[in-house]
Amino acid sequence: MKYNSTRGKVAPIGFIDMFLMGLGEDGGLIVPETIPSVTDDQLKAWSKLSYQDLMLEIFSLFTNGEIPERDLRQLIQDSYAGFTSPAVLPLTTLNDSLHVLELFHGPTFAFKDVALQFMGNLYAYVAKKQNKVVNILGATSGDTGASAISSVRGKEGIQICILHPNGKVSLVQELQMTTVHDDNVLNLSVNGNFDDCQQIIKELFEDIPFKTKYHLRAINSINFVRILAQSVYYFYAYLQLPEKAKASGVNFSIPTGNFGNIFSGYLAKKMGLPIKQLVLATNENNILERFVREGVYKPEGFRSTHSPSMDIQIASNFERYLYYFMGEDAAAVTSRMEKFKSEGQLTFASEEVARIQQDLTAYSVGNAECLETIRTYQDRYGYLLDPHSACGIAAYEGAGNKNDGVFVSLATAHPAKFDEAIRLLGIEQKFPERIQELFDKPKHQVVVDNSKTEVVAQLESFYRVNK
Ligand SMILES: Cc1ncc(COP(=O)(O)O)c(C=O)c1O
Ligand SMILES: N[C@@H](CCOP(=O)(O)O)C(=O)O
Repeated sequence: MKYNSTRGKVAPIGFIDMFLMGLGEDGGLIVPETIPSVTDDQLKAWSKLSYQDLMLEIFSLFTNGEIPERDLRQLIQDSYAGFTSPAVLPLTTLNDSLHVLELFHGPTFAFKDVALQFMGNLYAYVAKKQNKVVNILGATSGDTGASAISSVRGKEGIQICILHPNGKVSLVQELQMTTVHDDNVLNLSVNGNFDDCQQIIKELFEDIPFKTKYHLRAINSINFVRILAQSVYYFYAYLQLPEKAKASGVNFSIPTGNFGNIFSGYLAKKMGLPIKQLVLATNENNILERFVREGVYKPEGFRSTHSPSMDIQIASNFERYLYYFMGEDAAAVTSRMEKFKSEGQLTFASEEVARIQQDLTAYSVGNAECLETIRTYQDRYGYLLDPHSACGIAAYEGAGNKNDGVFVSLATAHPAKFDEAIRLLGIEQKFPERIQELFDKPKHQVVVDNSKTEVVAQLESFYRVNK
């Protein structure tokens, strides 16, 4: 298995090189040259596997044997040892046709831990094997940053810098990042929004001399390993369902912002997992919903919502979808992405919109509807959703075709991370101890303007270079 870029100008590379490259050096996103197919027999054989063993099977299809099986197994075991549920990601049944996959039992209480605990360990493994420093650069709307920091704090040979939008993450998210005082962690709080943070890091990853000098490494979902690790939970959820449910058809409702969460499901489906509908749930930052509904991909004004982690306009993984949508034609993707850069929007013809709607069903959730959904599910099932997971449920309610079978809605964060929204409903929640203790810790962050130059100045004094 080799990896290529959506823009076609990266010489085929192996798994470890793909992991280290992060963003394609031609500005595209890395994709596998071919997507391996999983047969019905394989699926049957996997049905009794633990989450860790299932991940080992799926990763083995992509790693070319570049990581010896014993090492890969150990990396996976270590990555989920800190999850508080024995099932790692428990599947909770709310009624016969609705199941919730809880992805938030990791150390930072959000679904990002599922991939990032592993990626942190993999970076440490590679740094040691190659005896090279790893300088991680990431942008976050709150969850990726906290999770990535937790996965590499204090680790030998690794420095991590995370950009987050100043004042636009929840209090708990901010504390999770800024109360970490290890020397290898730098939090930059940018006077801007998440798109500004993502734009700065994208430009730095595209600056090849800078990227090379500082060995920049990515933890965001531009890194294909993030996507691959997230595709495992679609298989896992499917395999946990009762046979009767599977026979009636399985659908997923997916809160998404950067298109990473849903693209992972799209990849699982392309590998052969029998998923019927992929329901794309957004908040009021609904560029992706408008893309599916109208065939127009155009950022509009940024809005602060109750689900701040999905306050995203430009979805970094959109280009991966475009690549498959356009029949893996890298030249056509390049020309569309160049058009997007110059004109600030993309418009799709009506026959294309029809095809997009075969792949995806989309629904955007307003602030009031988000809160109403939390209230309804609390009253109806005694189940407290966080606002992002509530977007998934609202999309299931509003757009899921129930005739297609059962639904799995992804619960992407613990409600304690977003207490600002939960309190608006007059609901008092008890925080998990690991969150409660954050309130007593001193905070440290560096505030910078929305300026690449300011960020670069910080990085130059923080990162290490190989001798
Ligand atoms: C809690 C939560 N839910 C859902 C999402 C959406 O994930 P993605 O942007 O990878 O599609 C994010 C981050 O964007 C998040 O932090
Ligand atoms: N919601 C994310 C935004 C960054 O997305 P990523 O999936 O590319 O890391 C966050 O919490 O930071």
